Amino acid sequence: MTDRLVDARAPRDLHAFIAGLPKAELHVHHAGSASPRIVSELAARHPDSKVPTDPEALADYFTFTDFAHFIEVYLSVVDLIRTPEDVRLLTYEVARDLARQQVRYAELTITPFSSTRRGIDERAFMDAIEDARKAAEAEFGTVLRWCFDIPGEAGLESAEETARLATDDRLRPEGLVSFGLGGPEIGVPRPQFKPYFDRAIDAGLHSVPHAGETTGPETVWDALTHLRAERIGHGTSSARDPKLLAHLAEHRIPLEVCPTSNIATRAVRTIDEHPVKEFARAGIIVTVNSDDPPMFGTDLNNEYAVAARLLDLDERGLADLAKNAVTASFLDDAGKARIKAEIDTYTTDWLTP
Ligand SMILES: O=C(O)c1cccc(C(=O)CC[C@H]2O[C@@H](n3cnc4c(=O)[nH]cnc43)[C@H](O)[C@@H]2O)c1
Ligand SMILES: [Zn+2]
Repeated sequence: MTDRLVDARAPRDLHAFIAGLPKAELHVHHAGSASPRIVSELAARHPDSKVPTDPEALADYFTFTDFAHFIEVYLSVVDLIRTPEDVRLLTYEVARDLARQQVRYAELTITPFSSTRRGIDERAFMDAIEDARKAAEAEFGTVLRWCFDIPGEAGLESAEETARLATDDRLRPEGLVSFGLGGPEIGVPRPQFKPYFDRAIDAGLHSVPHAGETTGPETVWDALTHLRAERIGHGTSSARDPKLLAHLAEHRIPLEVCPTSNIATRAVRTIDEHPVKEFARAGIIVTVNSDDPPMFGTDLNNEYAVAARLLDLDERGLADLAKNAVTASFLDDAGKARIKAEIDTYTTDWLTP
């Protein structure tokens, strides 16, 4: 995958600044982070898979006609994850890719239902992600936390299973901090998931559903009202509703913006039409994220470069953007202060002649 889907066109120095900037990633999917290297390794273990392993064929395979096509391809990658050892390998290697980009903290969205329904033992699944989390923190210094999401299109059975896995004290992994809702939005109304979010919130988890990615601002309102969302995944269509923009700003509900993803799934027509500028202008806490980076031919560094161009940011603006993600994260106060101090030191050193 050599060509970028979205040309960031940031000056060379800004790319170098971004590459070294300590960052937090709040919206990135587990299976959607499988790089060509990881896909090849998993495909070698399971040669019956239809997912190509050659990087050029994979780039073609990861070209989507619309959101439904994206989910179809996404699930073919999910089909490659068949054993607890596959889960561990994927998680550990994803952490390595994040660490290479100076990501100090990441909340990784995992869909446990997709694994348990494919026959992976639930206990072994939890052990695999936790084992990888601890190894990644010790070896790469990157702190991982989990968001368990309901794959909405799979129905209430998947909601029940996800809520059970997230709230059962005997299963619930130590790294779990939040509860989400992913997959297609069209024909999958948010309010039906209220009881499952209520259970997760009662168990101490934060609410972070996707909303307004492929449907209108009413879905974002539903996520706020019925699912008590503390952050919104994407929230792209919020730009069409000035009252919603004001509400998100006033209540400090951050948006997890994923610019290249929105182009790749055709949720937004062109990058210059992306509403991130409107979000920033409205005073919303904007965070920039990579969603399913290898599938969209991007990574977090490239998303920062795209944001720099769209929002006309210099080094200090980029540092503020990185601090937004830390502020919006579910890290404890000491952890937030540590990463923010690191961002400040890095930026000052960079700008000092
Ligand atoms: O796993 C299954 O068997 C299954 C059955 C029916 C439906 C589904 C899904 O809809 C899974 C969707 C899956 O997509 C993930 N994802 C990744 N990127 C995005 C995104 O940008 N927007 C929404 N969802 C996304 C999500 O985490 C779900 O797990 C699965
Ligand atoms: Zn997503």
